[in-house]
Amino acid sequence: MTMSRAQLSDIDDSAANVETDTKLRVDNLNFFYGDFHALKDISMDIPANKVTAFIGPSGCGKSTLLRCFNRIHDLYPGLSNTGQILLDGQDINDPKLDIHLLRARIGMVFQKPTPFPMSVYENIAFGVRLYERMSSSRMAERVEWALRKAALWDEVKDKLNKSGLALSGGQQQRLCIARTIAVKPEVILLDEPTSALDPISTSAIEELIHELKKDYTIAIVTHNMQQAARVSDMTAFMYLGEMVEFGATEQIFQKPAKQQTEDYITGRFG
Ligand SMILES: Nc1ncnc2c1ncn2[C@@H]1O[C@H](COP(=O)(O)OP(=O)(O)OP(=O)(O)O)[C@@H](O)[C@H]1O
Repeated sequence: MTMSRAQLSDIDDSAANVETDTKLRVDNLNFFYGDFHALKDISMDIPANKVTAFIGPSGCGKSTLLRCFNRIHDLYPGLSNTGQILLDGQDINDPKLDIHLLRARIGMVFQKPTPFPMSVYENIAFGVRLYERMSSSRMAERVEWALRKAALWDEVKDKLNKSGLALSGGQQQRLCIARTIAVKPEVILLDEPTSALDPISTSAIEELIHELKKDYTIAIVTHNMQQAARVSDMTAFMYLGEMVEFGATEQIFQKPAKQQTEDYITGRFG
């Protein structure tokens, strides 16, 4: 059977789309804490403007992988890796790459809300000033923009000069998300962002994740299966440092290809 030119060009286009849609490519990544082999030959393509969830039992390497994405491990001695992580095709471990710019492009929010001990306003302006110079009126606009994006503005607009530490846990976590968004990253890494929060704050953050993926690529580590199923487009199941299965969330939850994935999702282990 021969294909028409239109059919051929469709194939070319879809192949091109797959390529351009990859925001982060992980290529045979191995990671070592001293001589402990924590990540084993991980390869995956994380698509742009989608939410990718990382699930798996405690200690399987989810946080280690997330931290590789913005080179947090650089801060500690004795750690090493082989393989590559490409951001838009560029090796993030390239010595020519400015680590501060990398961290502006790939922001991270941790499990425990970590506002700086300063005002709500300064929590956001502080990070922006590290990367950009702007007038105070433009900064005020940026702060408002980030707080609105993080669905926090209405709750804090009258307390901008109050300490960030005086907010509730859920508000603090949204402040940390606002702080991350304010520097306009391309990728947001969320390491169990709702594990310390009540159900109402959790659902506010889940809605926010849904909203944010229009503009950002999001990777989230979660222990909560329902959360992974609710918020993510893609799911990666890890076990003992290996990527057991990675695919569309619906497929992973409804028709996992590997027995280990099924056992974990149905609660038979982990
Ligand atoms: N700083 C470290 N030094 C040595 N080993 C470490 C260090 N941090 C993590 N590990 C080990 O690496 C492995 C992966 O840890 P990691 O925190 O990435 O797992 P995880 O899947 O995120 O776990 P959890 O769900 O409990 O947060 C574990 O065996 C852990 O003990």
